[in-house]
Amino acid sequence: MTKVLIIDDIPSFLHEVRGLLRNEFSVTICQSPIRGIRRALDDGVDLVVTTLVMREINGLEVIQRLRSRGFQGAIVMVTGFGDASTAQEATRLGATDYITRPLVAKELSSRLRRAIEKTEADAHSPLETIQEGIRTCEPKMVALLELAHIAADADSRILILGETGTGKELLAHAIHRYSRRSREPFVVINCAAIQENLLESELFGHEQGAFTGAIQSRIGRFEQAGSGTLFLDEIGEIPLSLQAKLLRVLQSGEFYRVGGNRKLHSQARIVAATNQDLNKRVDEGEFRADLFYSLNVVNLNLPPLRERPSDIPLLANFFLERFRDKTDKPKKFSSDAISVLKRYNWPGNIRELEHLVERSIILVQKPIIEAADLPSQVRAAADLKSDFNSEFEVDTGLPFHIAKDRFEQAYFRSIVERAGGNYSLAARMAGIERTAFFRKAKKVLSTT
Ligand SMILES: Nc1ncnc2c1ncn2[C@@H]1O[C@H](COP(=O)(O)OP(=O)(O)OP(=O)(O)O)[C@@H](O)[C@H]1O
Repeated sequence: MTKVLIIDDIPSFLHEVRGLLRNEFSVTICQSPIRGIRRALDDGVDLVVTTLVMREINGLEVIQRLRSRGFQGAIVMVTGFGDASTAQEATRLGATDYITRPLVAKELSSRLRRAIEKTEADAHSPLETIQEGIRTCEPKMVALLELAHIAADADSRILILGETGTGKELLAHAIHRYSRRSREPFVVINCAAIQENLLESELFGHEQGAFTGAIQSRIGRFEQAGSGTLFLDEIGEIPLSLQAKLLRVLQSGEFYRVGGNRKLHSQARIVAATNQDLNKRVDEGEFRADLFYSLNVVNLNLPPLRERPSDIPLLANFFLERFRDKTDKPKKFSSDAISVLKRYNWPGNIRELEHLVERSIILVQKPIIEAADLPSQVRAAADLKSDFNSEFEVDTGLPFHIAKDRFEQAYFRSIVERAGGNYSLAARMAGIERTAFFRKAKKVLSTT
């Protein structure tokens, strides 16, 4: 039965509507819009009916929050105070329909049924843009998403490149959703997270008794994916011994379960991702060139967050909105805080920003998150960047090797100072592995 959730803070209205609908739908009611939003997202609700005027937050905000958190069902707004501009605003924010009171049982249920049908039809019609769910306002990202959209539709193999946390998996999932295979499974395997000797069986499955511990036969990710999409994350980590087997599936679709002799066929589309320089791995003999070419039909290179400065406030506010419910407090970043965030260099990219926002929501007990509330290493690295930019002059009158030495000395001196002499913190701020940082700092600073 279709699940309908009604949100309003007036109990008599909730009971009235429930009475009108209960024969046709499975109806739940909620007096708090904030709790209602959570319930709609968690309980697989098909349709939300919300009123406009409520004390906690109004109906327009309910619609906006539901849509920004990915609610896919229908939303119908009911009001007695409606005018054309409210209806327009509700639709712009993602409402499926808008009904004014008084409510008549027959009309109400037929409008709700139509809203559900419309939502289902929209879900199955070709989607307009792959960008939905991937927030960006950077022109180079928009161009990349346009290319991803074309490639998704063309069913070609795709290799996604990008540093950790830049959104490779999110993009792979979007490609699947916007492809003709969207109704089939989307299966992920992280090649770096699985021990080398287990990876083959994870990918291709195994037969009973194939190795010690193989008590029963099991299908692998290729079989799980069927005609859907198989996302091979961290493909650069796949051992050479398995690369030939993977290449064979890519070329002929054929594979065997470990310990099996029945030839199986894969129809899955492959999307792979890595944060490594695969060209370099090929040159070093660590990655097969033929496998690389086979995966790299379309290449999507996600830029790091520090190269997408205008996405920083956009994403910070997006995550604020997403996490805000946890405490229900209105919060925003001050402009100074945003300017610190924009100067920081984000080695962990969008994932790091997401965690910073979540932490700020929990720890900052005020409506506005100020620069001083941000983690010290973020503030320190951001300060360093502004000081350093103004303090370091490029002198093209010097030979390159001398200019480079001077730059390194100034950089290491400045960053160690900024970290209060704490080399581990300085290494983190510089985005250099600790031991490598110690070694380099010792060498550079001993020559000053
Ligand atoms: N453009 C974006 N808009 C909104 N959220 C994003 C965006 N890009 C990434 N994220 C979020 O950032 C987090 C990290 O993204 P994701 O896991 O896709 O990165 P990744 O590149 O696959 O990371 P890794 O290399 O570590 O596997 C996720 O929570 C994701 O939803």
